Amino acid sequence: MAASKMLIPSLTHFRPLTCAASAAAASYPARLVPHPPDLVKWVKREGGFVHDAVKIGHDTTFGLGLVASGQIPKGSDLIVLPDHIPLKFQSDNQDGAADSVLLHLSQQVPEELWAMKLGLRLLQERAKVGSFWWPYICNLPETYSVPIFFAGEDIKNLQYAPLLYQVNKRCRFLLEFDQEVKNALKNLKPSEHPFGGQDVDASALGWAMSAVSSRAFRLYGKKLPDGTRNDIPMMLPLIDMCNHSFNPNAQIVQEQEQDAGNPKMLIKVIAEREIKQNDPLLLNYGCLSNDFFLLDYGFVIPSNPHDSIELRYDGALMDAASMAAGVSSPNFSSPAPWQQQVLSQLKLDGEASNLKVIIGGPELVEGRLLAALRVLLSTDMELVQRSDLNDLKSLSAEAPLGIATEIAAFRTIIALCVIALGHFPSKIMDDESLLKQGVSPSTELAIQFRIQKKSVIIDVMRDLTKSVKLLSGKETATA
Ligand SMILES: C[S@@+](CC[C@H](N)C(=O)[O-])C[C@H]1O[C@@H](n2cnc3c(N)ncnc32)[C@H](O)[C@@H]1O
Repeated sequence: MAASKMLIPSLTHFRPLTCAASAAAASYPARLVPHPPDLVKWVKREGGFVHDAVKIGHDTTFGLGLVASGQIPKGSDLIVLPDHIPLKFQSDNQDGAADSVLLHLSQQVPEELWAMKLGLRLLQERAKVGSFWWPYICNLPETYSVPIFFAGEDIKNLQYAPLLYQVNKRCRFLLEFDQEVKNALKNLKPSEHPFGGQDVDASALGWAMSAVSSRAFRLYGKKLPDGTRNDIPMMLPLIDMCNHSFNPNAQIVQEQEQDAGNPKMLIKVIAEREIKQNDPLLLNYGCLSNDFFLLDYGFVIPSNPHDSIELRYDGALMDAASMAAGVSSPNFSSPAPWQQQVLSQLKLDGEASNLKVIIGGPELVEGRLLAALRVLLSTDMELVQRSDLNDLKSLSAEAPLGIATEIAAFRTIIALCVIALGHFPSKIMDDESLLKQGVSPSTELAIQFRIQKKSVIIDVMRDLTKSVKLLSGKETATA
């Protein structure tokens, strides 16, 4: 939290490479220059193809987007980019001292923040007079609605500890990296300076990291000597004007260019189904939780089927939940050796353990948590030892350790949900009335995020309550 507070003041003054404080969910984020050149024309001039019916349009909620000005048949090529148009960290025409400074800096970026690595390259091209990519770069948004640019109060407004942790981690990284960059740029000759002699601060780094995380795609790179290809992030001019949907009408494909002499990759967007006039062209950015959508893209998807909440598997917490659910003397804190053995297999005990478990999302309850509850609430050692671990982890395997154990396990999860809901300082009703009163765009985004998290928990409770009712009916019938 403190780190993000420290980041905020650096966003308020203008510098050529900095990012102004975000207008968050504003409908039309301003571009780097007031009247940027036409990207469609630029892509065509540089040897790319753009379908005649593909236009850049304004969308009231998603900013700019691509839209069909006429009907487009299924399977049509919508955009084709030759290999030299995407912006990658390593390009063919790179050399010299400035690039070795950039490489040195990029090596200090942790793998999980890969967007910062490509962001350094983006900043280099942004600063370079006459950059090949300038017509693309000046079309990029000036601000981003990702939480690293939220005021401290709005970071708190997210109310969800795992996301607060990620936001603070990113802010801390940016502030520390700012210092590393400053040290690396000190006393460089102009020919060695990767940013044309310009200062780069945490806010410029944050702008670049957000531009990349919200727009880059991970696609196949060049063929390696062993014939395989690795995944590399790249920025795809014009293609990155497509907004996201889980029900997309377009998709990205990579194809080898026909020219046999020097085969290069073409990156295409094709129509996955027939597209009607005025339809937006939509890609699926990935089956991600709202944590990733907010952190990397700066938006939240209502009723996102891939959203979930994270809990820590902890014996005392499980005991508390079980007791709250009316289970008599649960022994999560002191499991029997045969139960402990299963916990180790599930990596919920022992040295190589991973105690992070997930509720919600397509699985509803993470298999490891479900299996642990079933086993710890069972008294039948032989039945547990005879059971297949995959069945124990599966929600569709019906009551593998008996109906009474299944009901106790589901009730415990419902109680865990109640405890998790209690960790949010506000109720959905309070959140909704705050939204009605009107708040700033970043407060709105933070409140929407926490409403969705609470809804995930409530949906899991609703589904499991239904299952408990069904199981109770069966239990009575067999009694
Ligand atoms: C790859 S860019 C798409 C083009 C972008 N709309 C623009 O104005 O440049 C991704 C950004 O578009 C917006 N966006 C895309 N899909 C969205 C969606 N389903 N809901 C809300 N915002 C979306 C978000 O701001 C996101 O960071």
